[in-house]
Amino acid sequence: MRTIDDLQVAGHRVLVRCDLNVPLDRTGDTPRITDDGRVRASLPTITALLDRGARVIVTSHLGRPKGEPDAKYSLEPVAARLAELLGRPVTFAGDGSGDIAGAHARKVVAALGDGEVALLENLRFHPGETSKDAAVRAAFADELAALAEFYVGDAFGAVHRAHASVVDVPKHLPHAAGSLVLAELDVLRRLSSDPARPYAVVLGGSKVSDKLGVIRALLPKVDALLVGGGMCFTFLAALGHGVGASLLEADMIDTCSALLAEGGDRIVLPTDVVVADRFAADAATATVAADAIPDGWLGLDIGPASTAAFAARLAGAATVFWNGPMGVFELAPFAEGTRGVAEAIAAGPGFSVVGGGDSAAAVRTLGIPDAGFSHISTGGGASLEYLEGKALPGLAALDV
Ligand SMILES: Nc1ncnc2c1ncn2[C@@H]1O[C@H](COP(=O)(O)OP(=O)(O)OP(=O)(O)O)[C@@H](O)[C@H]1O
Ligand SMILES: O=C(O)[C@H](O)COP(=O)(O)O
Repeated sequence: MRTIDDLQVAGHRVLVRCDLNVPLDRTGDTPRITDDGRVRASLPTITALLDRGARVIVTSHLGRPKGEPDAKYSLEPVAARLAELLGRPVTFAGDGSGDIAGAHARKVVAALGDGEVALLENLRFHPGETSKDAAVRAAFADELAALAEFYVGDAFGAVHRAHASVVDVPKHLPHAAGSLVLAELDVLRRLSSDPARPYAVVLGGSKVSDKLGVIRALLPKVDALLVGGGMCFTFLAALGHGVGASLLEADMIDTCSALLAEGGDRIVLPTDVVVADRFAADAATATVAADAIPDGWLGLDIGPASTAAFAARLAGAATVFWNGPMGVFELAPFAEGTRGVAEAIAAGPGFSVVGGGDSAAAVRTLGIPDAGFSHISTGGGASLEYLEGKALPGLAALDV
């Protein structure tokens, strides 16, 4: 494995694959980044390369455009934020086309001096980035590789994607793993191998089916698995409770029953739920027992008794991993479960890791200081797949 210390980058062009996939608020005249955590987390590698006199070409995806330009997903606002945080100009290489690494980008890159930086437009404007056809991906990777003399992989949040910029470009250039990737891996290794006990995992978010793999993999290793968020209702249904109009993945009920049988009292479900008559901030709300959700009502947060019970389990944990909000934290009446759990983790003495784009955004938008957590991961799916024990193509490509 090579790190950026092993590359002689002074005076050379270095393509750095970052994950600058940040949440944007598009309600105003110009898009606003609501959580710049991923941009901040990318700074150490970019700064280190610039300080060594490299000519840095940063590249990333944003959202899921469909292989063609879509102004809504332009990285231009991210270029502006990156420049502010770096304290130096960032040339944005987008020209409104899907020709991400074509003539315009080549011109921008050729004009870079030592210690200067450019950001390419959203990689997913080009069909080659995510193509399942290896030849199509390879052709795009050739174009990207032609822009630079070195490649640094630092997009931890995208290492579970076998995309051109993640797995194909490093085949063509001398490459190294960036410091964010290495820092994230250190933390995940610590969670995977012999975590200090008691080890508590908190899972929430919207879909059980997305997190089944990680539940299965973690169940034998944890002392408590606390389940909240939209996914808890499929577990409550597996216990035979009615869940009203709450999120339910009916085809997962049997699987949840099997997990409950296997996990026994290590799986902790909410005992009360905040319900609403519709999905809106000004809906009528009530707190009800988890086995008494009225027909037609939606469970949108765990209730105060559940939050207190989860907090009590977390207070005694020596290791905590949290992925997925406990409720619809974006709407104030349903943010308290997430806030309570986040505060309990932050106040606890143990080694605590937050993984997942929405969970990290929740921590910051609820104003809970980052300092309360040992690590806030930039990877959602990537962290979960690592903890599931899956091989991550972006790590293999960097020989880590
Ligand atoms: N009870 C609920 N009903 C419906 N949606 C819910 C509920 N609880 C939480 N959510 C929603 O789940 C979403 C987050 O789920 P997700 O599984 O994507 O989380 P994550 O893993 O932290 O994020 P990411 O996948 O971006 O890394 C939030 O937008 C939140 O509003
Ligand atoms: O947000 C993420 O988890 C990463 O940026 C990967 O994005 P993707 O799920 O759209 O590939």
